[in-house]
Amino acid sequence: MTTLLDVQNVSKRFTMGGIFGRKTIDAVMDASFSLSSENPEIFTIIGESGSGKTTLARMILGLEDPTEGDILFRGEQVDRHAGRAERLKFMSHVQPVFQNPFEAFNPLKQIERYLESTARRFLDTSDKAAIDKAMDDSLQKVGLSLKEVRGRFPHEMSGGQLQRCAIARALIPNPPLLIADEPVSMVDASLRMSIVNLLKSLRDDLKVSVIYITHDLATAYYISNRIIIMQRGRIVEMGDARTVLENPEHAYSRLLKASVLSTDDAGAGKLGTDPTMLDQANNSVGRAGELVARPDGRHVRVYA
Ligand SMILES: Nc1ncnc2c1ncn2[C@@H]1O[C@H](COP(=O)(O)OP(=O)(O)OP(=O)(O)O)[C@@H](O)[C@H]1O
Repeated sequence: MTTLLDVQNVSKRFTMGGIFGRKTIDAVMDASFSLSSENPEIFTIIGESGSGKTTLARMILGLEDPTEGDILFRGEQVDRHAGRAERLKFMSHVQPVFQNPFEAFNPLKQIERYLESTARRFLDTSDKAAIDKAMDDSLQKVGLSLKEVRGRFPHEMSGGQLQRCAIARALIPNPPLLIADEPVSMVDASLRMSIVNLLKSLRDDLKVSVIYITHDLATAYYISNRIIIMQRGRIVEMGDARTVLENPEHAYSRLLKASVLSTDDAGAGKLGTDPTMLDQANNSVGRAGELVARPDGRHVRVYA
């Protein structure tokens, strides 16, 4: 089995302020996991706001340097400072999909212009027929076509359609890995599942692995193969998504699950948390503990 992505003991510390009043934030602490080339999967990173999900994603994309640890893509170090050609090669393998499709596209620019410039860059051609074909192929993969998109501006599409276009743009270089940071949170609830199903079909039909970053337990449960749960920069639980979400073991994972209102509880206006759960979860904040690997592949952080 060959490794597609290897995240090895990665940490990120941000330092802010001047000599007086310097402040540090440990956004990510000692994160390790790997994805294989042979088994495309949806690998989900879940956790509350500020738990370090985006920072981890930015490091994988080579947009941020780790303070410690290594990130290897197909055995090569992800290097933010690599030359243009190297960077382009890396970006043809690892593509981002961002949260807000309306921010990803300039409102004054036709959508096809984005697709066109991406195709021109990655295909390294100015042949119009080849560029049109690459754009149409990518749009077909997300259930659209160049004919439907041609001449349209971002505001002429729904959030769901625009997110499809953003995913089509990311697919132009045929990357084996997509990093999707909250790709459905800005999309209308009614269209969300179509994007989630699209990610699923990219994995199943096109063999693309997806790192799916979300707050949303329901979609995570529905599409993920494996999951990591992050609390304040630390992975507290990791493993098969269904196993972890059906039976979370770390106090924070249990709190996260209990905080999702069932329709019954929502009707009754109550959360399914017991009062000690929050205390137990808070108790782990700031404590390193140890992420213990089990024989069944599940990892749970434990404290002495
Ligand atoms: N460039 C930066 N400079 C300083 N601190 C930062 C920077 N980027 C992130 N942080 C801090 O690092 C921590 C983790 O942030 P991050 O955005 O990775 O979390 P997140 O889990 O993605 O949150 P959200 O779900 O709200 O996007 C936060 O405390 C954040 O304020």
